[in-house]
Amino acid sequence: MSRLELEGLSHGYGETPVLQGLTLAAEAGALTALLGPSGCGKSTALRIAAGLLAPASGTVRIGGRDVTRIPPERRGAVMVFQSPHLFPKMSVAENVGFGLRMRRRPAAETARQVAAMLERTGLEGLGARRPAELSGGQAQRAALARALVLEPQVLLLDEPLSSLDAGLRSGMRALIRELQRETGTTTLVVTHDQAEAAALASHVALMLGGRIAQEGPPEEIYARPVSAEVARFFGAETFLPGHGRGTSFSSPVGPLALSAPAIGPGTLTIRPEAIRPGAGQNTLSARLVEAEFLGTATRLQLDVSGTILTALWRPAEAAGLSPGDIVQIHLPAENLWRLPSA
Ligand SMILES: Nc1ncnc2c1ncn2[C@@H]1O[C@H](COP(=O)(O)OP(=O)(O)OP(=O)(O)O)[C@@H](O)[C@H]1O
Repeated sequence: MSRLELEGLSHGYGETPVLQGLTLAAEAGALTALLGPSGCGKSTALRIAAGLLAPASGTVRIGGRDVTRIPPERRGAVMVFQSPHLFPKMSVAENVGFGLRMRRRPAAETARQVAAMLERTGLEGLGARRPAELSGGQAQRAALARALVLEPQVLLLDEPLSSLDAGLRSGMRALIRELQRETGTTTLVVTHDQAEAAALASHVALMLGGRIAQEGPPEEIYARPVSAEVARFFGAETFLPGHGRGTSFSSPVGPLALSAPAIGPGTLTIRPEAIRPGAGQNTLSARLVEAEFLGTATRLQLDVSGTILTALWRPAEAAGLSPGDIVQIHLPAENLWRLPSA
């Protein structure tokens, strides 16, 4: 098991800087998610880790060894791309065994390893097929099998679920988690989807503006974002600027009780699902501007003294409400988070 470290990586295409001092570690034997908006440079970082791209500056280390200038095939990192990139003229089994050919092992041993990996990825019986005869989900599993059969020190997955439809995604997600746990391979998975990152990994690194804006367990980033940008990326829409006076905070919606003292100017944020219907701590009277039924939840825009708060309620909680209605809501103090850098 080897730790992957990216340290101070900078890279750009032409005049446009993409990575600007990116520092990130994927712990040995763990699954880490690198999360960020589309186009922020996640694939660029992964390609540098794999050795497919040389950084303008910075260092890549695997198991403590500086591999920045080591070619891809000798660094112990294997990358799985967004689309499977299988060789069309080879069978699935030949594709999966392709990387093992360099190792000059007895053919019988290679065949046994390939068969075991096909079975492990749910592709038993499909080894003789051509890639064109596989479904999208099966092809993606074959790409994963081809990488894992090499027993890499580090597995790099670039948006492994993005080419699959919603129904196949949860199965592939479970397979990635299971295989990672079983093999203990240090894994860095790239995604632009915060829910997917949270479902896959216990450690998430959020990349904004070419560097890591915050990292930690997803629950912690949700509840305690370090900036408004991080909070927004994780779905927060309500920001209340104001002034702290101990456990009371003066805000545009009136004085709010806090669970921890705050002194001086700042901004509070609250997650949409934390704004609750009815009376409780920090009860406010709001006018419903809009209710949008999303299937499993209803998203409400609520006007309190000219400030719009966004709430997410269970559809039953919002049933019968119409725009213009006056509703009572409350903001539990424990869910009001004061941004450290507003
Ligand atoms: N070979 C290239 N030449 C020029 N620009 C590039 C090249 N590869 C990527 N870019 C640009 O660099 C930026 C970062 O791209 P990258 O693919 O690393 O981002 P990403 O976060 O992985 O995006 P996505 O989630 O959409 O795949 C984008 O603006 C992209 O258009």
